[in-house]
Amino acid sequence: MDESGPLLRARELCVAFGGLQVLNRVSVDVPQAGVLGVIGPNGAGKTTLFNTVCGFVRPESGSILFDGKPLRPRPHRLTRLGIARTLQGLGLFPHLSVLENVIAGASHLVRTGAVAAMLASPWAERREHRVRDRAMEVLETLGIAADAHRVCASLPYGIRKRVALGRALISEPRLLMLDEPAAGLSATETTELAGILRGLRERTAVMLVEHHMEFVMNLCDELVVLDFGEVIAHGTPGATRADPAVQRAYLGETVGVADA
Ligand SMILES: Nc1ncnc2c1ncn2[C@@H]1O[C@H](COP(=O)(O)OP(=O)(O)OP(=O)(O)O)[C@@H](O)[C@H]1O
Repeated sequence: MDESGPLLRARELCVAFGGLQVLNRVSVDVPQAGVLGVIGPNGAGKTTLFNTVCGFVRPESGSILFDGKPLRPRPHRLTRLGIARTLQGLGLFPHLSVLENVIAGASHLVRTGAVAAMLASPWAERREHRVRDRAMEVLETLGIAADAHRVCASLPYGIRKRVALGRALISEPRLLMLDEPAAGLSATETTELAGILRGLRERTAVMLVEHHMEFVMNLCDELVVLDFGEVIAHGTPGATRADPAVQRAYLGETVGVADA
């Protein structure tokens, strides 16, 4: 474990779709702890950066180091590496309960071999109990333990969004990546989410892409601002908000007050 440098280091990432250069030599460091926000106007390349780190998009050039080692991300292998993510589409199993959905995020821990399953090995059973207990702890942290046995499809969007977060958290990731975590939430839910994420930041690094400026400004320790696929600013929320290049990118919008 390399704790001297950033947890994730992306260098000079270039991504093009057809003739369109969507990321142009983008470099980002995610510190070992704290919340890094990636912001920028529509079409700036935020989701593409997120998808490149998660392995959904392959860069033409550039490199990513995670914990000091080269990361060639494949989405289904991320959890094992210590990276968990939530996407804009929640991707929950609508007919399973909240608890079952969260446990699904720990499938790499509960995978039981066919023989062990047939013999109902005590070892496998103990492991499944541990995962279940851990899932309940996660639901407590998220304030939705009372909904553990409710079917996801019957729940309001704000709760389902927390379930998706719980499914990411159960793997106890070192890096939690969130794509628009506040989208679609009420003002109260957004404030509560910021509180939950603040509570995580001592032990988990968070990288989030978000449009909701007030949420980002209040929560993030650092911001990276993208515009037309390039990093135009990087620093504390206060410094980036005051940066003339950021003001120009958001021309016509008030950075730090209204939603972008
Ligand atoms: N799969 C794709 N094929 C072609 N073009 C794409 C693809 N994905 C994104 N783009 C284009 O890349 C550019 C950056 O898109 P991206 O979604 O990364 O921006 P964004 O900053 O996340 O925008 P938004 O805030 O609107 O979600 C946009 O011009 C978009 O139309």
